[in-house]
Amino acid sequence: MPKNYNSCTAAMSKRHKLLIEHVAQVVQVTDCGARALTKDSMKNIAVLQGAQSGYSVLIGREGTIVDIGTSQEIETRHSKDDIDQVIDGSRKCLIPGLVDAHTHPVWAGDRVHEFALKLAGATYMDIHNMGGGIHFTVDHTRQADEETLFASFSDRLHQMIQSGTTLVECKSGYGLDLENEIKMLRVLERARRESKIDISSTYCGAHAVPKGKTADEATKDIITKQIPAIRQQIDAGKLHVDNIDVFCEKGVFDLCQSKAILQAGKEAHLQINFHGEELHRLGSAEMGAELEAKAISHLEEISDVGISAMAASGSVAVILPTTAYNLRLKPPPVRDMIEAGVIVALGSDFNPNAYCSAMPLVLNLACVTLKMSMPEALVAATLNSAHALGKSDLHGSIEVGKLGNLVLIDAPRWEHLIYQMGNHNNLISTVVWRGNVVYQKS
Ligand SMILES: N=CN[C@@H](CCC(=O)O)C(=O)O
Ligand SMILES: [Zn+2]
Repeated sequence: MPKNYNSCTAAMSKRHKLLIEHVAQVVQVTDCGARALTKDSMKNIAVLQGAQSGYSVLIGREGTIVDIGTSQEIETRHSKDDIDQVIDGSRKCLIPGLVDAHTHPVWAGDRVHEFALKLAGATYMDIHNMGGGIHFTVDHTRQADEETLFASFSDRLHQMIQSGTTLVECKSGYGLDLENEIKMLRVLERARRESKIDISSTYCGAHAVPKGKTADEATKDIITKQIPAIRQQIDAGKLHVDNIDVFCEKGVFDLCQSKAILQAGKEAHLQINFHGEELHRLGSAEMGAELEAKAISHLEEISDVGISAMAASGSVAVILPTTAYNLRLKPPPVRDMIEAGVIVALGSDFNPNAYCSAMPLVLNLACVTLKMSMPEALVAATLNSAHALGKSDLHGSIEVGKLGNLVLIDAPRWEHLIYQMGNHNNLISTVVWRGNVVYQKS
């Protein structure tokens, strides 16, 4: 009996995991296998609507979408006896799981006291140069053990899931030395294996210059010690790391140091995905384009030349509206980027400086403060943000063959998720990850 138990349960499980039926609108985003959308194609997203019986999406045993059609069509093609779970989506809308392309979610010690300083007029760099900001978080994160970091990180991931995120990019970067960076990457690795959300993991050892080192010394330490040691852990199957990041900024890592670190990361087979042109224009957009960076974040200070370079290289611009809002920065020129053909994505930038992990709020800010249309913002927070992580083959749209990562919204039109600012917890009724219901509103 024990010997046959596994094969016996496998034989008993049904052919399909989940059917969501009678949905009023299925927002596919794209229906032709596009890996990213630019310019006008961001405005004309694929939406199924108007069928009397509504629409159905069927997710198979492996967690991928196996069929999409009117509910009538799906009923003729598949028997409900073959499906584990059926959800009635009447009068609701279905969108792809949201993809958050930029977060710093593993840390200890909040910075609410700094929020007060910033409200009183201190700048981000004033606080950083006084030893606060990232340094404050590094001190607290170094003192915390893995278990403590994992517990708070899990809570944060849970909040993200409830807000509709099904794939999130997560950075290290509050360790700044090999031991503590590996500690953070191990916390990310555990979450990658245990959590009900997909994670793209980023090594961000160059997030700040650690106290007691010059930027040149830190650059050398990262290139000669940290990157090779992390590569070794990856090769040994102990860690999975997707991307390398640097905070390329005046007073942090300059253009030359950033380029050397990113190149070393690329040689170690990590995707280049870094912070550039946030507070000062250093030409990091041009530098990233030259390295064929997968993505560059922030870009508040990008030049026209930088925009053209990114459009030509296909590097994704990851825009972070919460940071520009919190720090009262000049908004990044998103309209110019879209017109020039840059692939634009969105991220929450969740971190102790910008405490917001709710992508629906990010979408609202993107529309109001950056003048994006609602379809453009949705594309940026699904397909294009998945592309920024090199994952739009499986994420970011509702198409056959993609992962069954979906968000069911209790509203007659999907745009309510953006329009009803701050009300996403009432609007999101179900979140599905790989065909499993991972959040159900009570
Ligand atoms: N700008 C650099 N890094 C973060 C902030 C991290 C922090 O302040 O702790 C960002 O993307 O906004
Ligand atoms: Zn960041």
